[in-house]
Amino acid sequence: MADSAQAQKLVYLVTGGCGFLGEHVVRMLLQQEPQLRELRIFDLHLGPWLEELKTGPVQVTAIQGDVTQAHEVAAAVAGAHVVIHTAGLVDVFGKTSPETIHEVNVQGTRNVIEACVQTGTRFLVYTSSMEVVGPNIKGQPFYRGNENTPYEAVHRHPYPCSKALAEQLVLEANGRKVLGGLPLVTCALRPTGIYGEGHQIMRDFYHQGLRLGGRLFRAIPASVEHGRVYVGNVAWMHVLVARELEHRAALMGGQVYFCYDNSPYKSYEDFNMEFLGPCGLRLVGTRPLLPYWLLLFLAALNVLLQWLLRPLLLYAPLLNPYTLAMANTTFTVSTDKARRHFGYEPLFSWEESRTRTIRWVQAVEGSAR
Ligand SMILES: NC(=O)c1ccc[n+]([C@@H]2O[C@H](COP(=O)([O-])OP(=O)(O)OC[C@H]3O[C@@H](n4cnc5c(N)ncnc54)[C@H](O)[C@@H]3O)[C@@H](O)[C@H]2O)c1
Ligand SMILES: CC(C)[C@@H](O)CC[C@@H](C)[C@H]1CC[C@H]2[C@@H]3[C@H](O)C=C4C[C@@H](O)CC[C@]4(C)[C@H]3CC[C@]12C
Repeated sequence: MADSAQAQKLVYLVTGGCGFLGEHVVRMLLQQEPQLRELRIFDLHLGPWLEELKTGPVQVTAIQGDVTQAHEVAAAVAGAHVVIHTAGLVDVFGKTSPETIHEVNVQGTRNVIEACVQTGTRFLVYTSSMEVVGPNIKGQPFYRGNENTPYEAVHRHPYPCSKALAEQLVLEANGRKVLGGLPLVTCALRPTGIYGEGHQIMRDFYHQGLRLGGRLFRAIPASVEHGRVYVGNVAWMHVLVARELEHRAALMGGQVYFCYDNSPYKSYEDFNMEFLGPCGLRLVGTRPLLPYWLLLFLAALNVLLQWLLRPLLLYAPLLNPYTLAMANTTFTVSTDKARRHFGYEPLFSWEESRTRTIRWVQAVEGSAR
């Protein structure tokens, strides 16, 4: 067994390391990666919590930067053994323009790839998304699908389009020669809907329920199942892939892996109630309270209001035509590819994931009961 100095030799870079998923990846690396000598955290917005990480044995380097700026990315990548690229604009609510989403998610990813090639970094793990596959514009269900399930992955919305393009760039870059002449090894992970400590949308639903007197009103049939995955298990899969990519380059290079765990398949709203119920909220209705045509009308009205109000303020409600279509289309995965290729098993059980998420909602929202 190598002594500690030899063991701690690797430099990792996490882009988007201050985001919902990124923070969990950062903390998981510090807990689970013994070979880490330096951990670089690259983000447009650095969190104050980073300071507490600088007291440990691993050198933690916070880098405030923009993935759309190639020179900033190259400077952060230079000398890294592994890049975990999670930075992105996760916007399905119309908060940013399609151009900006493309600039960050596609050009930003292109900049990360080129930085690896130019500086000699050989291992790149990309955080893709289930949405690269679907739901598609036809609203076709994807039921317990895997990485090889035939499905017409056709999108119009800028976010899934950007994720699909970025994933394609990453996979096509596998095998490119980097500085020094060795091949780049890339891999893309496709999490389903991530939940857990720090999930802003869960927080939004909780606040919406508080405003409505402790109630949320069912809008989607309980039969429409959505795959969800605990953020700690997504972080764990990233750590595992980053560790195994070098030793299993021939098998894993250029591959995609769905990222999910033992979280139950439920409708998006029923699943959220696993956490919001213990925090005092109630989901009203055993079936949707409004007819679908009325939900469509309200969603379209939200788009019109967003456009009219844009000169004055950002109006970005949860309900819009895209989110309604997503929520109303079954999308669940079932695959053992990650286990077969690099031994992935969820680190957190469903019970642990649920308990941790409930505690977070209770603690953050002061709703402990
Ligand atoms: N949240 C989910 O359910 C989910 C599911 C599947 C995949 N993903 C993917 O996981 C990744 C992280 O998502 P998240 O939910 O943690 O989002 P998030 O918004 O919480 O985190 C994204 C991070 O990227 C940073 N960032 C944004 N633009 C940047 C730029 N130009 N330069 C540098 N940093 C920038 C943000 O500051 C933020 O810290 C994204 O690529 C997303 O597509 C998310
Ligand atoms: C207002 C109701 C109709 C309510 O039920 C809408 C829920 C809606 C906000 C969410 C339903 C499905 C979610 C998406 C899904 O979990 C997967 C995603 C992929 C990931 O890469 C980013 C987040 C998201 C797009 C996620 C966003 C919220 C939903 C659309």
